[in-house]
Amino acid sequence: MHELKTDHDELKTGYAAVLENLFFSYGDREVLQDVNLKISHGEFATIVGPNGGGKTTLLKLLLGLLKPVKGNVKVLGQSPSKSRMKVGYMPQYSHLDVKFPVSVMDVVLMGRLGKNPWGWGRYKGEDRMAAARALEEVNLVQFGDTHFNELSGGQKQRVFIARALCGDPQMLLLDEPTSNIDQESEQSLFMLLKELNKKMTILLVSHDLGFASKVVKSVICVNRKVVIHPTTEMDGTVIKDIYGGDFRMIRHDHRCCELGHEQGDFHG
Ligand SMILES: Nc1ncnc2c1ncn2[C@@H]1O[C@H](COP(=O)(O)OP(=O)(O)OP(=O)(O)O)[C@@H](O)[C@H]1O
Repeated sequence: MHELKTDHDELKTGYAAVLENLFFSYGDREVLQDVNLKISHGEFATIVGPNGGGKTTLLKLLLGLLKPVKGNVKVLGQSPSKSRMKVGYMPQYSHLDVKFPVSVMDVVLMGRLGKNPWGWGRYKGEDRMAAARALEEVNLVQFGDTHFNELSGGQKQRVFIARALCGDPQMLLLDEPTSNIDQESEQSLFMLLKELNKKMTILLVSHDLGFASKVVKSVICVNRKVVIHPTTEMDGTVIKDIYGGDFRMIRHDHRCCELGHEQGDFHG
């Protein structure tokens, strides 16, 4: 008997994302070169690399906001433009004009804009329920009516994560979610992400490899070329020894350049 292949089967068998022989340039400037990368479902990877190495560009290709010059990208078994609604995205430097009077709930509901055709402010009950669920996930449910600007930096980051979660994504892409927050907020953010990773694939750009390595499964090094390393290749102590717990892009630049991507890069 022929069995229907469901989304669930796809989740069990396929990859969350596959990039093949991918090249990307802004005009004449080549930013990503011959990228071959397979991201498993349930992966929790941090994307590291020097400034301008192509990390944000890689996320935008996965989101379908940019198109490769050459090569292929598949996300959740589809082209990125088709899978876009199943991917939650927290852009770099997420911010809002503090003079604009929005509540926490308003910010989270923005994550539903792509899901409903009614437009800004015209949300349905199901949108509000999804937003309430997302706020619950990030432990901010009691702040729904609070003015967004009254929150701390760490709470604001959580609200942006809730906005990314509001569309019930299967994959979460976060661009430097730990920028501008203190160490304690960062720790609780990583604990939250660890929980979320039980049900979705997570890729995050982070400059803090020392801390991230305690919770992430893999490290994706992006410096024009892209290479994925399991974190088991570089345990926390080794990283701490090398980077003193304070990971700096300049060190990574030396270690993970085009000539230095072999196994054991991080072992010095
Ligand atoms: N819209 C654009 N037009 C032209 N060049 C761009 C554009 N966006 C990025 N670039 C260039 O592409 C390169 C890669 O940028 P990208 O933002 O992907 O790097 P990144 O690794 O995320 O850097 P950072 O760590 O500084 O955020 C950089 O040299 C950047 O100047």
